[in-house]
Amino acid sequence: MPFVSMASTKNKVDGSIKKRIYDFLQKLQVDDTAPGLHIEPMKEPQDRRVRTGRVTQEWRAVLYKMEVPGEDAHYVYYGTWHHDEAIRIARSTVLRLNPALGTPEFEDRGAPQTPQEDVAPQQTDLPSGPEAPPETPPEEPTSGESASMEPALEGAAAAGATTATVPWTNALSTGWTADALHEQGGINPDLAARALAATSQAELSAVIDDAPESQGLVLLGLANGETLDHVREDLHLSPVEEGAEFSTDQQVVDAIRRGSAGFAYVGDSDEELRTALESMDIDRWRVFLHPEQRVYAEKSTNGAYRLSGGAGTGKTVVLLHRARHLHRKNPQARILLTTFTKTLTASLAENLRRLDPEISLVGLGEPGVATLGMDQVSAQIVRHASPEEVDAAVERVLGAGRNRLSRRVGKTAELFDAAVERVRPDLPEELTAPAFLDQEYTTVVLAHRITSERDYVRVSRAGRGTALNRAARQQVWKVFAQFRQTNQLDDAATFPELAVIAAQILRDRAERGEPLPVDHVLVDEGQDFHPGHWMLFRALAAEGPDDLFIAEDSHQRIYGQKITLSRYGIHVRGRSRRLRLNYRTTAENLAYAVSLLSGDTYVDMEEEMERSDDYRSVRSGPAPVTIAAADVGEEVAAVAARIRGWLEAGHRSSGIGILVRSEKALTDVIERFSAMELSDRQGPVRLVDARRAAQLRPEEIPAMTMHGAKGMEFECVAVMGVGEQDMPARWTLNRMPEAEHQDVLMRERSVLYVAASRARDELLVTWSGQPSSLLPEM
Ligand SMILES: Nc1ncnc2c1ncn2[C@@H]1O[C@H](COP(=O)(O)OP(=O)(O)OP(=O)(O)O)[C@@H](O)[C@H]1O
Repeated sequence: MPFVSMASTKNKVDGSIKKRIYDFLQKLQVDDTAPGLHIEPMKEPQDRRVRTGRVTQEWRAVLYKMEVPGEDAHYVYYGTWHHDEAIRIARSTVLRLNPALGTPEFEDRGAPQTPQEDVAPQQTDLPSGPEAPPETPPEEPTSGESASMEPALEGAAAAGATTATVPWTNALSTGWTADALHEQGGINPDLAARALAATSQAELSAVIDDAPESQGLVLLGLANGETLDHVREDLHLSPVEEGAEFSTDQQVVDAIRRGSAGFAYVGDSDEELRTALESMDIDRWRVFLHPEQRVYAEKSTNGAYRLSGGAGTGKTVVLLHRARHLHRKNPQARILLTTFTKTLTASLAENLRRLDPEISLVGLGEPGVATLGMDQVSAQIVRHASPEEVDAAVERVLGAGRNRLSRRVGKTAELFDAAVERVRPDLPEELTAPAFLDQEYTTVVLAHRITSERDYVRVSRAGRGTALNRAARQQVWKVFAQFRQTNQLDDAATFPELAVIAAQILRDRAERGEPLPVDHVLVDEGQDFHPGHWMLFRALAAEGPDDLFIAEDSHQRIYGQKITLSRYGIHVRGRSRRLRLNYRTTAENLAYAVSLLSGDTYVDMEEEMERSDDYRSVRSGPAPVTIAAADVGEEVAAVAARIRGWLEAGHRSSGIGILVRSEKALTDVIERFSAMELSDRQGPVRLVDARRAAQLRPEEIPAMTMHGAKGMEFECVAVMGVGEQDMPARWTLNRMPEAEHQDVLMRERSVLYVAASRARDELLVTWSGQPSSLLPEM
């Protein structure tokens, strides 16, 4: 049976033709000699391997037939066009390996010398006369992918609106010539010249858009000042030895199978064919991975692996593909795919189904992929353990006499306050702040499974900002003892306690040589998990190949404390990589979001400095807009005006996200917006709390806190209330010891970075009064 590969071309066709293309390719996969397909060679083409095939009477597919010794024929599908256009393209286009990059690409060499009528005589079933096929309909830009360069000020209130442009320099102009770009970098001469002349991100993006995918990615890296060797390594490119055998069918097919950018090997799978065709327009991530993404999705790792990367670099996409890869490799494998919040866990399950409806989504410990939040995982392990196992684990973690756990408590701040009230420790006020006590309890007491004052006064508190002498520790312990006693009376445990207990149950089982529930753990949003979770991750699967794969971004840590993986027995030295190409947002929004991080130094999970200066994006769009309003009323009016503009421009309500810092601000904003008139062509539109709407209605615009927006994305985002009164949020610093302030401020900065990096196309940042000190000076 013939194999098929797909090229991700910009050739767009409407839905009804797409269905016919699918039928055509499906038949081709079964038998390329079937008469209805009309697979025909061209007369005197630029590439002898080119074929056209009959999709409908008017539409022709252009394909390249590769003959690989010992295999059935292999067709590379280029695209489908109206008959005449297809013939023109087929005659003039060559599929070849780019010698400098080793990747396949299509090259238009212009019409051959022979007249056009000389096309193969079989192409005669075209209607003639007045019934001739219509012109190819102009491509309709989808609202979400608009790359308008217009300043985004239209519709915003005049008050204090500014475009927030970050300076851009074209690093190509220093050190590269058009000849060198062509000969060493594999860039077509005309593209090389245009790229060198680019004076703005938008101009460069236009060149990249016109380039074959691998060439575009090379240009992007070089324009960001990277060396060619580095770019090649990133993209897994190696030049081809040019010679007699250059660009053989075998070489081209091998390059596609290896995962060249812009190509997908479908083989003889009907399902993959369907997904690949669907993904041409939407959800390209399902098929067309960046070469690096593919490597990390399919890599066999000899132990725990850490994949970091800025917001929108496709970490979640890699995890989804990795889950599928591991599942296909061994359908009996028990895979856990987990992340920090319930909403994101649900979205992982949904996307996994989109990626591959055949994946078995199962419960914890069953063969297949379980998508569960870690609090669910802890609860299930404890619930299904024997009473003896629970007793032993609780005693080890919380101390003797604490063996019943019938309830969970979430409001730890209130419990710490009550414990302080009760024991009245002899401590300065800032050491009794619930946030400080909570961190101390989770990162020191639970992480070391401390059950007595004696152990607490001796334990190493490395990494904690605030020093505590022996007397202070004794006082703090009194609070912890009271906290535990209250929970004991209620038969309750907090979620962090439960995670450590679950980890202990599994450790005890491993020591007894009993099986563990999971073979492969895949973690998303790793930066936000607390020590109890890390203990549980380590305990869930036995150490070994592909045991633990962690996707994380230290810049997005908005909960909890910074952690060092090795403290929890997770060793990733030499097995740590970083993604840098942003797929979500435009280069302009990305530059703005990254500029929010510049006031701090971030350290990753291996205690190395985290970079933020080398992220890049292929897309370009309007510069972000900031609006300084006199008061909240004016701010809301300005945002409402902008929303109207977005709706008028064709954005769907659900493609707009309104983000604020606090729950209180959320309620306030929703109430204020209820008095504003917002409407699109369909009628009135209103703001709703995203959590209350399981499924957004067409007239609803989701609003949420910046924390709630974690992992999400919208075409247009308004980040509101970024004034000095509101960010950093005062309560986060309240009563906190001075030594913790820097970490608190870093988290606030990260909250803003998370918020700003949710925007795909347009970003608006607003405040009333003075701007937050966290905002960059533009
Ligand atoms: N290879 C790809 N081709 C096209 N789009 C992609 C690709 N990889 C990722 N994307 C898209 O980029 C966006 C961001 O991807 P994803 O959510 O995986 O990034 P992330 O690194 O997990 O982001 P965050 O850290 O902000 O949660 C999504 O819309 C995703 O579909």
